[in-house]
Amino acid sequence: MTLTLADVTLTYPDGDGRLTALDHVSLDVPAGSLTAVVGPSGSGKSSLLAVAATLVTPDEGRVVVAGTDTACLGRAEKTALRRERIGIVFQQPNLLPSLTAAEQLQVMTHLSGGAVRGARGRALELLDAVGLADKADRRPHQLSGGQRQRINIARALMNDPAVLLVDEPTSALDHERGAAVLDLLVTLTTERSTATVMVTHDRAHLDRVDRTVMMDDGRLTAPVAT
Ligand SMILES: Nc1ncnc2c1ncn2[C@@H]1O[C@H](COP(=O)(O)OP(=O)(O)OP(=O)(O)O)[C@@H](O)[C@H]1O
Repeated sequence: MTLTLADVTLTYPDGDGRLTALDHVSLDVPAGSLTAVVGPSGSGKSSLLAVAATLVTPDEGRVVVAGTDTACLGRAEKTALRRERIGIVFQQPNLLPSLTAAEQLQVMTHLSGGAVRGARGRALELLDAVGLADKADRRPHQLSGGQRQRINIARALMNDPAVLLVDEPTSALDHERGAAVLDLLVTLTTERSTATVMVTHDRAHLDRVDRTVMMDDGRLTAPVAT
């Protein structure tokens, strides 16, 4: 299993007490499969992604990323694991305004201390994979919202992650563009063998994913039919 959450509980301080955001959550995501997480606002979906991304440490339970039990890691080791093994697609692309599409991706190689020499070639290969080969030298303001989201996804794949975590990728897109982005995520998950978890409010295209699970008040319910 490439991503495993085993009996994970996460609480936040809440007045004099604690609020349970994740309540004994277990989830296994194999390589090459896409799991969608749906559920009402405040049910814990973002918390689940944050824990899987090792950005937040759970109170209890284990998070295992590509065979590494993250409980054993120090802060620097977690940062390295995140850079090398985990791709994160945030809801807002947050592209740097002055950089071209290709440079948005190349920056990831700089940040992870990788060999800068092959970075442009890899960036161009990924832009091609997300259908933007001809937009490599465009800056964000010269691209549509859907194209910016594709760059966001390509950027998360730059370091060839084992785990891909995607937060509300279609929320800012219309139906057609949302469907296209979801198709892209399904294809990339298979082609690049990532264990992909996607949080979404949008139930429109869930027939395309491998599995849909529901968060409800911090608990993960059985897979739901789509
Ligand atoms: N940093 C925090 N400190 C305290 N409570 C938090 C914090 N982050 C989230 N919570 C609470 O934890 C619960 C789960 O929040 P979370 O953001 O994971 O839900 P969500 O399902 O992603 O919601 P949405 O769909 O609205 O984004 C909520 O009750 C929220 O108020």
